[in-house]
Amino acid sequence: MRTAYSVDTVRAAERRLMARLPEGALMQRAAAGLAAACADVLGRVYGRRVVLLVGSGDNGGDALYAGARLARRGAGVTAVLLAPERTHAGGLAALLRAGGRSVSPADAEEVVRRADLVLDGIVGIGGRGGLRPDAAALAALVAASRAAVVAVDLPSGVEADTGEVRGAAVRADLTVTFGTHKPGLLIDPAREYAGVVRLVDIGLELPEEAELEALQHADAAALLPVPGVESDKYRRGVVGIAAGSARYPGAAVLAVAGALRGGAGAVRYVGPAGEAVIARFPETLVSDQGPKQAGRVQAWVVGPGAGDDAGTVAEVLDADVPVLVDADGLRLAEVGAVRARTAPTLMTPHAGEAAALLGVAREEVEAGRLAAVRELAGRYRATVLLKGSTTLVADAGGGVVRVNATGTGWLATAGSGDVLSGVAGSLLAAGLSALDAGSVGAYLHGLAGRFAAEGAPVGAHEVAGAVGRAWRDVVRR
Ligand SMILES: NC(=O)C1=CN([C@@H]2O[C@H](COP(=O)(O)OP(=O)(O)OC[C@H]3O[C@@H](n4cnc5c(N)ncnc54)[C@H](OP(=O)(O)O)[C@@H]3O)[C@@H](O)[C@H]2O)[C@@H](O)CC1
Ligand SMILES: [K+]
Repeated sequence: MRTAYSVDTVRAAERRLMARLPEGALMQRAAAGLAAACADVLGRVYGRRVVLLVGSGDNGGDALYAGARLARRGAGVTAVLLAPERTHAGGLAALLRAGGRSVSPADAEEVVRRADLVLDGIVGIGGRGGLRPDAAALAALVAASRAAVVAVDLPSGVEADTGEVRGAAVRADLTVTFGTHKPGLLIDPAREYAGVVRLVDIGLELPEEAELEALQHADAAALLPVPGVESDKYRRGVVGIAAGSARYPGAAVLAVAGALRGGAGAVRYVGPAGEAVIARFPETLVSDQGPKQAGRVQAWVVGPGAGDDAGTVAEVLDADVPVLVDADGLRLAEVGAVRARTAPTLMTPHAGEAAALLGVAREEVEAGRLAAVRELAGRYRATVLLKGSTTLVADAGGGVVRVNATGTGWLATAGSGDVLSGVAGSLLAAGLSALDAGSVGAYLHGLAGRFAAEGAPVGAHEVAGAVGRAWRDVVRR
């Protein structure tokens, strides 16, 4: 599991560790890891031009000590000091001793233009709000330069705890972060500013539960349902799909396509698209009754392509089994009916749908994804999966939020969400919790998208077809 901890948690762990270590030891660990990462980026250190952008806090101190190490290996190192009188004194002295030099921001343009590598030590976890004008001016110089950009701990200007970017920020090729990932490094839009993220272990002891976690292959593999020798299709779980309409039969077909690959033993379909479903997937149990009469299921998926069929949504929400609500179902589901449920509910909006439910602009959800997913989960007392390039899954009661980054931009294609609802609904029927079903579903779906697309546009039915390959990839590694 990849985990991320908030600034408060990091600071507390830092205090505990510093009390046991000699003064400055932690910063030396950070600087050593940082300098090694910079050397890897440069390939050859000797004779290369390195520019340090140095703010007035310890983030600047890290940059200065790393710069000193690079200078000792023969790099020409220049520090641009944003606040000369408040610069980390020990770091600056070390740099000067190693043969580096310092300049004022007035000279930044010239040195940044000629740099092979720029180290962004303007601000780290001590940053508040968007970058101030003098720092923003440096970020603009960095954006215009051809140098490789390495961010110290975080790209300056991004919010460590939320991934929000409320103004100018540095865009890095590599971020070298210390002790733990910070939530912002895993959530868009900040994640995009971070580039590749490299974690340097500085010995922080962190609590068991993180603020954010991202499944890796082994975690997903451990959660995927595996049929035992005693399994039959009913024990593996039956997932009911109440989706599609005369106008949108395709949504039903795609949700069923996902559900068939999600691990349930059988897929039951109810709705007006039965003929289209059975023509494509003859293994589906098609019913022409409503959800209540359709026969037992262990979980329902409701909403994809549902149009205005509020009655079916209400009927499904009334069922005493886990329910996944997607697409039109999100609009049609009564808040009170969702809150009143005792079995788990998993809602799967994209940013536009989440915005409509919250009564805010789509841009606001995209800029503050973590706040939006938590707010919705609390409001509906449900588990919420907010789709996007970094999909987030949050339970209602707070606790750890899962983030998924297996997706690809090619998944932003019509019907892709219907496939995800089928996969995740199937996992719910197989007995996974809403948090696990949502996050494992997103993991498989994202991977399937990558496999199906292979760098080119892809249709949602091809994504569904690649879920098996994603599953095999997850369990085999
Ligand atoms: N924790 C750990 O375990 C370890 C931490 N380490 C390192 O310490 C870093 C944290 O250092 P930190 O606490 O000194 O804060 P930091 O990020 O340098 O920022 C504070 C400065 O930024 C300024 N500033 C604020 N907002 C701003 C804005 N919007 N735009 C512009 N400026 C802004 C603010 O100015 P002020 O408000 O004081 O005027 C203040 O001077 C951490 O990220 C990591 O690199 C490692 O060495 C080892 C282990
Ligand atoms: K930084």
